[in-house]
Amino acid sequence: SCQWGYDSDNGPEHWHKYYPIAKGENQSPIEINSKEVQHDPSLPPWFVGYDPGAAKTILNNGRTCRVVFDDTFDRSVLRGGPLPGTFRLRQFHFHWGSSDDHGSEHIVDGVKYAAELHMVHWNPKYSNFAEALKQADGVAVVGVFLKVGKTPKPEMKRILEEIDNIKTKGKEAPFSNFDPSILFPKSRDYWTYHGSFTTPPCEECITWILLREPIEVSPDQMAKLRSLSINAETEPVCPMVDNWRPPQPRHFRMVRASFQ
Ligand SMILES: CC[C@H](CNC(=O)c1ccc(S(N)(=O)=O)cc1)c1ccc2[nH]ccc2c1
Ligand SMILES: [Zn+2]
Repeated sequence: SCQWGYDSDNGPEHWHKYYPIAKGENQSPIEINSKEVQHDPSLPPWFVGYDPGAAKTILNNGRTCRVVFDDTFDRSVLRGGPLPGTFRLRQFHFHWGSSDDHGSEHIVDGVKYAAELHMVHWNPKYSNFAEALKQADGVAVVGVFLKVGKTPKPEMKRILEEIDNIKTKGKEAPFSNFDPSILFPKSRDYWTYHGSFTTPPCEECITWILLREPIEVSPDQMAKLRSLSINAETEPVCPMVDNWRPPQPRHFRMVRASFQ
C-alpha cells in the first residue's frame, strides 16, 4: 500500500498518485489573505461542549501526535458558527516545523506559525466517521495556530508530559480526563471555508473553522513536540518534524470572517 509521508519521495507532491483528489479544487490548507476575506456579519458564534471523560488515549501514528476521544454518542460536541447542527469531537492532533519560524499548514497574510492544532469533528447525521468523510458536510475541523513566545502554555503541559511515553510510531498511552477547550485562545474570532483533509486521502469533506488568535507556547514546549520520532522503536531514529502540507490553490472559494 502507499506509505505516504512528508519526505521528498513520499511527500505532498506525490500524494495525488494514490489520491487523485489531492489535485482537486477544494484542497487544504490554503493561504488566508485578509484583503480577499469576506466579513460575514450573519456568521453566528461557535460553541463547544466537551466532556473531559470522553478523552481516551494519546498516540504516535508515525505522522503526528493524536489524542482520541469516545465519539460513540454526542458526548463532546461543536456547534454553531457555519455548521448545520452539532458535530462530534473525534480527535485532535498537531502539525509543526523543524524550527520555530514555520510549521503551520494554513498561512495568514504571509505568516507561518510554528505549529497548528486541529480538532476534528464529524457530523453524526452520518452513521460513522468513514461515511461522514465521503460527504461535503461530513467533517468540521477547528484550527488553532501556535506561536512561540516567552511564556509556556500551561494547558499544553499534560499533552507534552505524555510525549515521553509515545516517542516512536505505534506507541499509545492512556489519556483521560482532558477537556481540549482549555487550549483555545481568548477570542472566538474565526475564518471559515470549505476544504479537505490536509493529509491523504485528502477528501473534500471539511468545513474549516480557523481561529484568528494564536495561542502562545514556549520554545521548550515546541522542542518537546519535535522530540517525537516517526520511526518504530526498532528502527533508526527519524525526528517527527515538518509534518505539514503546503498551501493549495484556493480556486473559486470564498473565505469568510466572523469579524470585521
Ligand atoms: C480518511 C482518513 C482517516 C484518517 N485520517 C483522519 O482522520 C484525518 C483527520 C483530520 C485531518 S486534518 N489534518 O485535515 O485535520 C487529516 C486526517 C481515516 C482512514 C481510514 C478510516 N477507516 C475508518 C475511519 C477512517 C478514517
Ligand atoms: Zn491536521
